[in-house]
Amino acid sequence: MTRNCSYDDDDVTYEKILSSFLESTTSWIRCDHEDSENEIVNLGTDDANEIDHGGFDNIQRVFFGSGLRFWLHRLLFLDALSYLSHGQLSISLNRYILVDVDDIFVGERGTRLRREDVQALLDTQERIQSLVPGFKFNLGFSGKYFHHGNPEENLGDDMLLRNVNKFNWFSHMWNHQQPHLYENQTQLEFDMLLNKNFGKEHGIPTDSGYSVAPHHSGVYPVHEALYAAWKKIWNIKVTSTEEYPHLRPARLRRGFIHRNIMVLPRQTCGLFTHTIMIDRYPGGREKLDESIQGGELFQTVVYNPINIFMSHMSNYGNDRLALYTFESVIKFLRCWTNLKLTSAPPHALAEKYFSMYPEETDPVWGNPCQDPRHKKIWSHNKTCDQLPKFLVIGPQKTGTTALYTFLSMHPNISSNIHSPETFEEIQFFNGRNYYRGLSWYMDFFPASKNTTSQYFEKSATYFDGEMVPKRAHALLPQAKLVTILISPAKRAYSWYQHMRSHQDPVALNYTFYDVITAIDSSPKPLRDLRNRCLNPGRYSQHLERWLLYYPQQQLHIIDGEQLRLSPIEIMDQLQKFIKIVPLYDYNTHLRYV
Ligand SMILES: Nc1ncnc2c1ncn2[C@@H]1O[C@H](COP(=O)(O)OS(=O)(=O)O)[C@@H](OP(=O)(O)O)[C@H]1O
Repeated sequence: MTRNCSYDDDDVTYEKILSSFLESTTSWIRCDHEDSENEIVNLGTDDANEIDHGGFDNIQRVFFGSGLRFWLHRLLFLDALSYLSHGQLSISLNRYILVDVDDIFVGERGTRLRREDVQALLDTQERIQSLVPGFKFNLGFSGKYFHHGNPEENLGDDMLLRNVNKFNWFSHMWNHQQPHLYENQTQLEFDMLLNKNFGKEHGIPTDSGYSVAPHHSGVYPVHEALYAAWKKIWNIKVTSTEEYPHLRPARLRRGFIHRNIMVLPRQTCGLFTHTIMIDRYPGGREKLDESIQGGELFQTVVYNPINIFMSHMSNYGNDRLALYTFESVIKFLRCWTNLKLTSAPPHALAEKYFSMYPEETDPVWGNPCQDPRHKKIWSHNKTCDQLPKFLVIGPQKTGTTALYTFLSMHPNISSNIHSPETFEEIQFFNGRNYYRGLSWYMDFFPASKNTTSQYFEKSATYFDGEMVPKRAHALLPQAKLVTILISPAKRAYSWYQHMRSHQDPVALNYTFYDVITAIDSSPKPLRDLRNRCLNPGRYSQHLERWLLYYPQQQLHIIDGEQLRLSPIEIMDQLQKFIKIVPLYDYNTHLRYV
């Protein structure tokens, strides 16, 4: 295929990729390239990519003869989707880029910025600004390490401060300490304050509302003390991490909001603290250029509307690989795509991100013990034994309290400690408690020395909670689930009686028949009661949702009538299901009366 946009062909049914979709303003591939007039770009074999106008069957097709491994083919594929769907399947061409330079003063002597490096930083920034409106390097500072270089490097520090207004700034930790190592919030606040005072004394703006934690520590898995101290000392509104939900695969990184702090996904540019010289870059310059020219870094920008890049100060000194990398990839993007590159401060990017992906607002708490990286940056006071091994999920009015009592009799089974609000039930995975975070949940399960003991949690509203299976599975994928079922009609009636005994005015004023036959035009309170009577009883619907996440071997269904009539037998079966040892002899403790 030629890249010359005036490509023409005599064949009316099949032709090489149509000029029209490359000429369109929404096209990904840029055709007005300076030297494109006579340029021929080979996109694979000669007839690798063709369009069929649908002359025979009225269905237009684009053929990709040699797959999508070549980067230009991928762009072409996006263009093809857009072209064939008449714009319905097209993604915006706007791309935001923010480059964080973490640890602007932190680095071993001999690897830090000298004045020439700072000048290069300023010069490159200026050139990038002409390609990416609004672009400024975003410098993260840990004040304790200011002037900790050799004399030349200390002059570099001074030059950064002389140019303080040319950059954006954000706070790192004062001493570059990982926040999850602070158990004491007061100490964390104290150290944050030191950094803030340093910033003020040196004319560094302290109002960006953005911060980044060293090594992602405390951001995810969440360290509550960090969020609280960030809010209090810095009024932080935005942060970013590579760790949510996991570092890899990078394309699945997402954002979430916790305690009103917006956590944005962060992209990796391929440069790390130790890759400061090109000969230490894995694979050398060839590999770096591969990443820039259509490879991983290029595609990161292509596929992410908002890009916050992670880079370190040492990448800007030495061989200045970061300057080379960012300027080159931006130029390459500008040369080969119609992407519109801009930059904006973190808060604006965060607002934009969550308006684009509102479904990411709610976090999904994963299990830190299932990711070795997360375990490393998790409070040392926490252990995964502080989580339940099985859940009694309800539904309500099926005998869950009786089952809870029987289980609690077992010497090696413990429930959570009671909640002041919801008593024996924590009700974490449904409702607002979930937003209180994992630490809040784990505090209900104090660390125990008895390793053979099993924690369980009973919350009868879990059964029919829309979000519960997904959330429970994210945190407790190995957990066993116990549900009790009785006739849905009996359950509905039991709930109605329950509400009457709690003096619910609707239940008192209407008969059970009135409630369950309420129609959509009935008063809302009546419909609400009807829903609470009937909806949890739609057993198959709720069980199907649980089984989307958990294998059926992890689910144990108890017949509620049997629990009433033969509790000993039921408890023996349950003990075997949860594999608890020793087996407790309920025969000597329970009797059906
Ligand atoms: N041992 C035993 N086995 C089976 N069922 C029993 C048992 N003990 C009590 N019950 C009946 O369970 C009903 C209360 O269920 P829950 O404890 O799940 O109710 S709640 O959701 O916690 O309010 C409640 O039903 P109703 O009598 O219809 O209200 C209890 O009678």
